Amino acid sequence: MSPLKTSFPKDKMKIVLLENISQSAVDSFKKAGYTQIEQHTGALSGEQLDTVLKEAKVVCVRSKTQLTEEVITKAKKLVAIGCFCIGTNQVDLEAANKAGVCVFNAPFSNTRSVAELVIASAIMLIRKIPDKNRAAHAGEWDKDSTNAHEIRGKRLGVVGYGHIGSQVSILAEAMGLRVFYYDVENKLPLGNAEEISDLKSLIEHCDIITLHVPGTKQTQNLFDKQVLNWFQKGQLLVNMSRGDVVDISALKEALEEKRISGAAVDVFPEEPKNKDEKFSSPLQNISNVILTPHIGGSTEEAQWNIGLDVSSKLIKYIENGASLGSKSIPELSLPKIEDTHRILHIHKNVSGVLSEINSKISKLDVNILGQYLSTNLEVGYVVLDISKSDSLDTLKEFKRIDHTIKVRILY
Ligand SMILES: NC(=O)C1=CN([C@@H]2O[C@H](COP(=O)(O)OP(=O)(O)OC[C@H]3O[C@@H](n4cnc5c(N)ncnc54)[C@H](O)[C@@H]3O)[C@@H](O)[C@H]2O)C=CC1
Ligand SMILES: O=C(O)C(=O)COP(=O)(O)O
Repeated sequence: MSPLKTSFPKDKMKIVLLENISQSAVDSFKKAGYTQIEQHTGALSGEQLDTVLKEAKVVCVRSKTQLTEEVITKAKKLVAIGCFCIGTNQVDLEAANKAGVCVFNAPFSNTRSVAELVIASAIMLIRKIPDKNRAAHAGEWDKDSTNAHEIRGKRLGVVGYGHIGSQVSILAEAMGLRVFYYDVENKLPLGNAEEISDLKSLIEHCDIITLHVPGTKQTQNLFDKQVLNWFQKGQLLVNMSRGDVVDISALKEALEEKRISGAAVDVFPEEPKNKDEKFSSPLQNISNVILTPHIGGSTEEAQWNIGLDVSSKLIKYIENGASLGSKSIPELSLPKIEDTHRILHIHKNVSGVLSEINSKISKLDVNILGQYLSTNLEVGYVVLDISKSDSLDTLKEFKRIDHTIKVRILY
């Protein structure tokens, strides 16, 4: 009889953490028995990234590391990617799906941190603090109240009323702002917020505009020259979403022309990969502009919670196969493995694969105790719980099935 095939041993599973991911994630992996943990403080790219990922089963990134189709294709052993942040635009999700690599993110752990910074930035801008702060550091005493206002009673326009936008809305109302929002989806207004159905009207209607859309093809340059030309009343702009959502040179022009009287920008089309790289932006040294180094979600609270959230999803996927929350392969919520073998089969979503899997199973001396299937356009994910049997020499068998992308066996 052939020996039992089991899942890959934990102590041989290389987990790579880039971009200074929280210790809480490292602790979780270690507690779960993973010992091959490699940590890097910054983002990597090119050959360095390829080399680090060669043997990796799991890679953990934040917003900076670009996991392109080329990188994913080269990382042949990769089973899962953890985005320890909200955005997943740095990962080619389609390529990950096709490669059978499960991608998780942390959809809400840093939302409060961003929302707080948005409110803080709005107050700083409306009081002209960037200039007054600069002047005070230079020994000047600028106590003038001209054009400095309270935010109470002002109109806040939220573009993208998702997890962050809606939290900003709640905090803003508590500060006495009136909130309006524009979203491409139909969203439940929280508190007294009111929906405005087109972007132009929202911009024309509000004093402060804050952006909370994801980085997608559709949102790229959403605030282009034409949209920035709609700002006419010395309004304020906050961008904590993604750098390429706003045309930076058009924003610079609008700020210099004082059509936009202040901006807080946390995200940039080009951002340094680590501390040692120099940061430069056309927005540097413009009056009433706050520039922050992509720190909307950078609080100890947020990072700690993200570390726990994403590491637990990755561990569950490795050890149980559950892909709930996946941004790439189909989602499956699975019961615990109790005295069974679990076969995880990711394949191209073409006809005939399932019947071949079932035909393989029928030739084994086992009972099927559970069968789960989820598909998307490109990929099918089938999970089979079967009774334990010494004759289980299935890994090779299942790998031979046409259109197979990845197979794992858990026990
Ligand atoms: N600066 C930072 O450190 C951080 C930045 N972010 C960025 O904020 C983004 C938003 O985060 P969440 O609110 O959690 O995402 P979410 O997915 O909960 O909400 C995004 C909202 O934008 C809407 N939307 C999409 N396209 C749109 C368009 N063209 N016009 C108007 N609305 C549109 C969606 O329907 C959704 O309601 C993230 O994708 C990420 O890029 C997130 C966390 C930290
Ligand atoms: O959560 C997000 O999408 C962010 O932009 C935060 O990115 P970071 O983890 O700070 O690189």
